[in-house]
Amino acid sequence: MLSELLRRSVQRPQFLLIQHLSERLLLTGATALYSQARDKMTDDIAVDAAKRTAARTAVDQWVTEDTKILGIGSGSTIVHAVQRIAERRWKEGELADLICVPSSYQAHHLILDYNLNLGDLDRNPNIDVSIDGADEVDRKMVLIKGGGGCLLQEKVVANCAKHFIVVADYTKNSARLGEQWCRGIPIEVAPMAYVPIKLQIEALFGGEASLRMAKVKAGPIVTDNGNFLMDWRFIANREYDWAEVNTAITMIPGVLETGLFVNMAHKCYFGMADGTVKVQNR
Ligand SMILES: O=C[C@H](O)[C@H](O)[C@H](O)COP(=O)(O)O
Repeated sequence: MLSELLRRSVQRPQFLLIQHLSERLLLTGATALYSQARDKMTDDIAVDAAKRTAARTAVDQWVTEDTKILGIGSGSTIVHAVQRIAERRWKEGELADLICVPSSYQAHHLILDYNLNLGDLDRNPNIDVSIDGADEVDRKMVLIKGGGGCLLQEKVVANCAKHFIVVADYTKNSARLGEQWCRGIPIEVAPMAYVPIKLQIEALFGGEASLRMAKVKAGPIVTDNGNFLMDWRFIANREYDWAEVNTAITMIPGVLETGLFVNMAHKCYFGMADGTVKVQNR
């Protein structure tokens, strides 16, 4: 009886239409999801290729047999730079005496993994060239750094370098800060001071500063130096004097360093979507 009812209802045209539409809908949804995933993967591949081209070009132009001490930045772009240095060291027989000074735990291990000479600022405080990535670069070459949690040691190492060279992909190349990077300016702070620091930054410059929370650890991110990180989302479209902002925030007790790098970068190499490299000078 029941099966007879079912058989009849499935044969009704309305049922067949609904079934057909549902199948179409599912198919369209799945196709859209698939296209989104494919486009995202294509973008990721293009961005990574751009990082690689920028990093390799900068290494080949700035790391020569005269370079004795090299600062190594952090992030995903710098991996390509270290790979190129290792290729020249181990395949092409160059740069045997090059000493690499790391700017993070990640950089330290990259240098060791590629069997390069590991240095430190105690023995190598005068760096010839430092190469590092950036989260965003504006038209005056002010940088936002620290998106990956490293900024304090990076700034110290960059400051010890005669030439500080930035390598990045085309998504980091902006006219104004905040145009493409929407996660704010990272600020490394002493853990006990983050609430007063947040309130003071917001009172001074507006926007909102929040503690960066860890993804696979309960609680906040802890930096390589045992501190907390705040991300200050400044007011978009407001004209900030970044040198002034950087000085004012750095003066707040408990602030260890900001991810604003003002007047530090010497040249910036952007890998572009078309495979070329754009070089920006300060
Ligand atoms: O904290 C991370 C560093 O400042 C990186 O240099 C910056 O986030 C850029 O990283 P990536 O090369 O992965 O874009």
